[in-house]
Amino acid sequence: MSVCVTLVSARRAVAPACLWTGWSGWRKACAGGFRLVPSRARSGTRPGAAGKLLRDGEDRKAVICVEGNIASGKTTCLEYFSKTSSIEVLTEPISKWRDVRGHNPLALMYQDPLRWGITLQTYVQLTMLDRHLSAVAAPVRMMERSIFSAKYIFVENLFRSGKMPEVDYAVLSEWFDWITANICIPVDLIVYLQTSPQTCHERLKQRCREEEKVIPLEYLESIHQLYEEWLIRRTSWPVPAPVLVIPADHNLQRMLHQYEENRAKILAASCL
Ligand SMILES: Nc1ncnc2c1ncn2[C@@H]1O[C@H](COP(=O)(O)OP(=O)(O)O)[C@@H](O)[C@H]1O
Ligand SMILES: Cc1cn([C@H]2C[C@H](O)[C@@H](COP(=O)(O)O)O2)c(=O)[nH]c1=O
Repeated sequence: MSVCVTLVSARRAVAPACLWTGWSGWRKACAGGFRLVPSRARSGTRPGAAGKLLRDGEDRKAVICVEGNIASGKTTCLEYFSKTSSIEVLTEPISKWRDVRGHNPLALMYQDPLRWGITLQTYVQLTMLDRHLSAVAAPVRMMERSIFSAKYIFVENLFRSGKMPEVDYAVLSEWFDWITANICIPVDLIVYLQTSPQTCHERLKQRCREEEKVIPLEYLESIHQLYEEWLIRRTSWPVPAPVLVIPADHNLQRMLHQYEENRAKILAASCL
């Protein structure tokens, strides 16, 4: 069976470097498994890492982010690869987004995005950063989405659709810019599960997550367009790693076959 897969070349984002001076909290963080990459570092470390905070040993591990629309099959893909002993899988921290000290910011956002979008997206940004910075236990880490898609896709969608006030967007953007300028967030490969919004709508209805019952097809179409602009047309935001595009409208059996066919390419991220 032949399947169509595209590997799009890298265009690494190099954020401005910053030197850390005299902030005791960060010094403690450096002592606890993080280090500051010297500002003149050129080789032997990750591109764009100079002057940033980096988790120790992180430059020897591969990080692969699985991206795609809501219900495109990301979790199913991660489940498949979790059976490989050299791969550690990190799913999205959605249980946290549904329950932070007894509150459900995901549900609130879907009920009233104008009021609660900033609340959810601030927490998504924090929990995604926490995921990126957690110690890697295996040679290869596959994680669901990234701090980049949370900002470039979901925050952007709320703002562009008039469902996030400009001041909320500005504050979230300031946070995001600070984080990416000062903390090294390594990504070696993006696996983009490319689906039609219609497929996702069908799968979403089948999955039947309570908070998502209000999602119309148009919402998935907007998310799809933003993903295509970012990862395929490359007209919106910097892409932090090479992109492997896997068409993902197929049935489960064919998807698993495609994952197997792409195993070598995916694991090759650890040699980049
Ligand atoms: N290739 C596929 N064909 C049909 N249904 C699928 C396929 N992949 C996943 N699903 C189902 O679609 C729903 C969404 O899949 P999931 O992996 O949770 O997506 P995501 O993590 O991207 O939101 C789930 O009910 C899952 O069982
Ligand atoms: C990253 C991110 C996610 N969400 C929402 C979108 C969906 O309802 C869930 C994630 O579900 P998936 O099946 O894993 O795609 O969370 C959001 O509103 N904002 C975000 O930044």
